Amino acid sequence: MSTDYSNFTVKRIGCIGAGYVGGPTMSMIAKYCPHIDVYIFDLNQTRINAWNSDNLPIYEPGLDEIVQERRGKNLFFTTDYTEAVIKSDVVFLSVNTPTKHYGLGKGRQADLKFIELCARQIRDSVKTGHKIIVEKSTVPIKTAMAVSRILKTSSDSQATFDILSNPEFLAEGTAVKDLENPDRVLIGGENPAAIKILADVYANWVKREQIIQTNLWSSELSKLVANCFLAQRISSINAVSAICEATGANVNEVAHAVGMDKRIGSRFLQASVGFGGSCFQKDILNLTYLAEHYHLKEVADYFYGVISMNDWQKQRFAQKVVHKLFNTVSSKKLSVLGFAFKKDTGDTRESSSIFICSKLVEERAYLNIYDPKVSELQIMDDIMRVMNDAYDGDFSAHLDTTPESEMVRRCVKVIKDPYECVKDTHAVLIMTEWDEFKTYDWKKMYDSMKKPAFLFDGRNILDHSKLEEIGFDVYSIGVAEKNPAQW
Ligand SMILES: NC(=O)c1ccc[n+]([C@@H]2O[C@H](COP(=O)([O-])OP(=O)(O)OC[C@H]3O[C@@H](n4cnc5c(N)ncnc54)[C@H](O)[C@@H]3O)[C@@H](O)[C@H]2O)c1
Ligand SMILES: O=c1ccn([C@@H]2O[C@H](COP(=O)(O)OP(=O)(O)O[C@H]3O[C@H](CO)[C@@H](O)[C@H](O)[C@H]3O)[C@@H](O)[C@H]2O)c(=O)[nH]1
Repeated sequence: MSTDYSNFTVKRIGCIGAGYVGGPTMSMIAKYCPHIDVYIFDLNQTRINAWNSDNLPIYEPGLDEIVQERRGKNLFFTTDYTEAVIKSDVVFLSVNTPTKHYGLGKGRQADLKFIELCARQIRDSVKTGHKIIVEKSTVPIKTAMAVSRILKTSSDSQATFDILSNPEFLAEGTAVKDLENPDRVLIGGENPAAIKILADVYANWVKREQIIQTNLWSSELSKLVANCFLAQRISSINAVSAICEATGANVNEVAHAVGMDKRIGSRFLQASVGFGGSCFQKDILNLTYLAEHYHLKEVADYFYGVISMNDWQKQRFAQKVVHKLFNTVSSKKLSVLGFAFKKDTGDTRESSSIFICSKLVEERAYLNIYDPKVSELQIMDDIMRVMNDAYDGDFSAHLDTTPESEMVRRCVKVIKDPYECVKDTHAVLIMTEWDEFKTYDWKKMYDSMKKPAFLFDGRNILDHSKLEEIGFDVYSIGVAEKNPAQW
């Protein structure tokens, strides 16, 4: 029987998981709903401390101002479960759902242990009243069913729950903009009254016609499909970039011409060194695993091609660097500009830089790395993890002393000044599309480099003819080489 919501008012919203999604999403609700108290809970005390400090745990343009404005008024970051969850009317689950790195489904399936743990904790701690539980994390279809089953299995509880799916579509680096002005807010659920409660929260700043309602499974699936389609566009244009390099076409011109067709659209057609980030690969793997589970091998293979193309693009870039530097980078010094997976974030998860740097270290190159927002610790940790074939977050003490880690320490330097980073190197590799790279004095950089000075623009963001005038040997994605037969 559906719960009667006529006397249900949302006075407090809780969120489990104070990460890249939980933090910004809840801050936005606090901003536009001053009548609602918003509590964000995390097990990680260091992360909560950072949210309560002047140095937030994530870099996101515009977020500091919102947090500073609302924190302590109606926005609270806490490790107090009672305040954040037990006392809340609506509880968002915004925990990580990484790809499983063990057992059945290893490397493919989404690991739902954090979601399941949240459901069990809620069941065991909430004994009375009614709550709306909102799946904010990206999950496989039918996860809401698992959450619901767990919540219903308490023998000593009067509590009742409605489960909603409300996937998040924000992109890092533009989270504030995306949350303020979303293309759509998607709410999936079985009880229209519960959906209305959540829709009313968003309606404080999002137009009603942009708040769409579906059944639970469509909502869960739509999130995975959206990411597959976005990533597919990047892999498509990257595949085209290889044809351009082989034929003399220019990928920027092709993308422009193709994107002007309104049916295709111009966004997400920027050829690159490959997509990164914590979502695309994970969610495609998640969808292909689901497809296989439903015996839809052709569907799985179709979407898996998006990842294969992305892997090939990264590999192709690393190989080109080696090839153009006279087939060896051994003992050569290369400068890497950009380590984050995209601009305006300090996040490096699945960044193409990690893969390419590790390949170049394997080739015995020395790397100077500069990124405006990523710490030295993070960069070293990421490269060591990949070279040790260790999964995300698994950088335990024993890996610190492996030959691979020793090699990374010997070959990689993280440098805080871009001019120092480039000085005395044989080549510059542009790995992230940071705007500041366009403003550098490239003549000064060129003068400080070894000659011939190479520049590989993995994002096609610089003015290549100007760089060539200065004297650089420039290689970009999807543009044919001027003298392909020569070195
Ligand atoms: N990062 C993005 O841009 C983005 C965008 C849309 C959707 N998503 C999805 O949102 C979800 C969260 O992603 P994220 O990037 O914010 O992850 P994250 O790793 O930054 O944050 C997750 C947080 O959850 C906490 N946590 C895990 N289990 C917990 C528990 N039982 N109790 C309390 N805290 C717990 C972790 O300590 C961590 O701080 C994922 O499913 C992801 O796919 C991410
Ligand atoms: O034309 C493009 C656009 C993007 N990228 C790369 O693709 C990756 C992902 O970029 P983006 O999608 O902007 O950032 P994310 O934060 O990963 O956001 C994606 O993943 C989120 C998590 O699921 C979703 O919520 C967002 O809607 C979806 O865009 C980055 O490495 C970009 O550099 C390209 O190479 N070319």
